[in-house]
Amino acid sequence: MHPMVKPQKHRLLIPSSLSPASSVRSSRTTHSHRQTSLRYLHRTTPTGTIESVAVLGSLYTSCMCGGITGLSAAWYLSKLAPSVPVTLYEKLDRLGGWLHTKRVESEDGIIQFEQGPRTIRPWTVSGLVTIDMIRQLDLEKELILISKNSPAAKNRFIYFPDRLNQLPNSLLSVLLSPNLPVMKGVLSGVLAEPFRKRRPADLTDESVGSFISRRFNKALANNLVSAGLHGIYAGDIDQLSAKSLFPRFWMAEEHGSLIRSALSNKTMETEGDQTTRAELRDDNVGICGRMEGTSVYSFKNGIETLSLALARDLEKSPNVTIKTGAKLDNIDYVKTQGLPINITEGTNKAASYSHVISTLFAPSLNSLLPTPLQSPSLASVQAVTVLVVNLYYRTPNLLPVQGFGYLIPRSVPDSENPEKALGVIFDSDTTPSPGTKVTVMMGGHYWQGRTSYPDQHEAVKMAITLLQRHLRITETPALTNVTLQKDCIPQYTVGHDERMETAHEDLIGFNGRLSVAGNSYSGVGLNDCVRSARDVVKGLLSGSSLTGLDGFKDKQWVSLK
Ligand SMILES: Cc1cc2nc3c(=O)[nH]c(=O)nc-3n(C[C@H](O)[C@H](O)[C@H](O)COP(=O)(O)OP(=O)(O)OC[C@H]3O[C@@H](n4cnc5c(N)ncnc54)[C@H](O)[C@@H]3O)c2cc1C
Ligand SMILES: C=Cc1c2[nH]c(c1C)Cc1[nH]c(c(CCC(=O)O)c1C)Cc1[nH]c(c(C)c1CCC(=O)O)Cc1[nH]c(c(C)c1C=C)C2
Repeated sequence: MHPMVKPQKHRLLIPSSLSPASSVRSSRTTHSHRQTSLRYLHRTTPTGTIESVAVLGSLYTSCMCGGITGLSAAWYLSKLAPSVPVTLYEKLDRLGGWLHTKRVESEDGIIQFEQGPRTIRPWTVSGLVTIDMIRQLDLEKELILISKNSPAAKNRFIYFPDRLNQLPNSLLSVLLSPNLPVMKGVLSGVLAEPFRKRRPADLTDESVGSFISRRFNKALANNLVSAGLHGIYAGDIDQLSAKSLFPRFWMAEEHGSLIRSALSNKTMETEGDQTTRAELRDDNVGICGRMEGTSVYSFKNGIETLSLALARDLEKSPNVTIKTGAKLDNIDYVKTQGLPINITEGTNKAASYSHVISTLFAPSLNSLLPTPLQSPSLASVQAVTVLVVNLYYRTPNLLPVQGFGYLIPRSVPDSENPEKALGVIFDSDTTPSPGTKVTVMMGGHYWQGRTSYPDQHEAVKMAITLLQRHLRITETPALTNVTLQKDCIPQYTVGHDERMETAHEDLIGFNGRLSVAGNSYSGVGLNDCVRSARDVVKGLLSGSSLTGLDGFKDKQWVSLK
């Protein structure tokens, strides 16, 4: 029987949360951290009690990482199982991770630069989970809401082939914009889709590029969809999985046309989504009412408001210990001894835990596991590196247009994008600033396999040259900030769902004592991370989840009326 049927005494370890940027930035930071090793010793007590849980923040082989998931897992444990001792480990000296807001003194006062995430979507089911957390952390008054009617929400651009194309934001405007270069071929692709034949029954997954080209046409794939995936995964449509990224469309093809399914008023949700939506809807009537009409949101003092508030709340929890500067470097698993997990950190002092929730980057977790229990499926998750350049110009309204920013599809000629930029965010259109603030993101899949990257000086020069070419900005920026985000966005490549199902089976070898969560598995957005933390904790405490990847076993979709 699963040993987690009756959770009683727990001791929890939560190493996690985020750490600052690395290698290329306006000020280099190095961290000395002590080597530690994590021993996973399996214990099944007669009554199946949980004696402790270890939660690892995500381990990146190289420098740094986000870790909103680890902080969230600790926080949910401290709320749902307050009697359980929890230890949060963080390899670097800073809690907060990708949610890293950099504040720079300037003649115009403090200028805030986001080195990682900056906006959060409110209206998905996972978005409700984050909203519920924000309410419990009493952060409502810190919110900046970007209205659906604002230019930042309505105006999104794609640079193609040599100019900005403002994307239509209604079906009618699609019909009225046949001359927009990036829309060329879109209408014909959409009209043809309902008549495409279905995929062969034995096709279990395919790349987004192949799926979209097959259902619509290559123009739509290489221009619109390629740009869209640059803006979330920094990824390549010919590598990313259609089944993992567009599950509803993938499922819809089994019943016929994607367009017909998109136009039908039925939406499909997993059973988990349905349960979560129902649970959270009633508890958050007030904040949801306030956020009505919001497209995306952030915080007055930057996105790290959320991670810092979690850390503060955890500090107040009597059973939570936060350890920074403690890097864990291996997990020994001694199945026969049936003892709790042993953690050694720094001085090699062992500490015992009976459960581990890992929010590490999947390959990093895998490298921690004892060889016989390693999972090639965990090792298979790749990630891309993004070079983030923040620029601040003292002149306000320097941009030729207002909006969220623009994305650059892979179909743009090299002459227009030698910097291999993915997109540019118009930060001053989403969060207030005296002058003009933008963020240029470069690299991603274009730099797969690279071992050397532009240095700080080169990065600034690339960004300035790109903005000059694309937006005719000739002013010299007053402030710049460069961050090389190594292996920062996991790539759900073709076959991802099947590999995660296999990883689930591999992790069962730990008999429910090792669970996983974080952006390696079922969503790279901040909401997905918070949701995965909540789900894995509830699954652990209720005994309903063995590994955190249980959901990959035959997803239950429910068509809503
Ligand atoms: C440039 C960029 C822009 C983004 N923009 C957005 C956006 O606008 N909206 C959005 O929703 N999402 C955005 N994201 C995605 C989102 O920010 C991340 O997916 C998420 O923060 C990842 O968090 P995680 O907790 O899943 O895992 P991870 O970030 O991988 O957690 C890792 C933690 O574990 C710690 N750790 C590592 N090794 C060890 C060890 N040996 N021992 C102990 N601890 C260890 C690390 O230091 C770190 O703190 C963006 C991401 C990037 C990179
Ligand atoms: C140009 C590169 C990138 C930009 N943002 C990211 C990259 C790699 C990373 C990223 N941005 C968002 C997410 C979370 C998505 C989710 O599932 O919630 C991630 C991982 C948020 C996001 N990205 C875009 C929008 C409009 C949003 C916020 C609201 C939403 O999710 O709808 C598209 C987009 N990203 C970038 C630009 C310039 C852009 C559109 C113009 C930057």
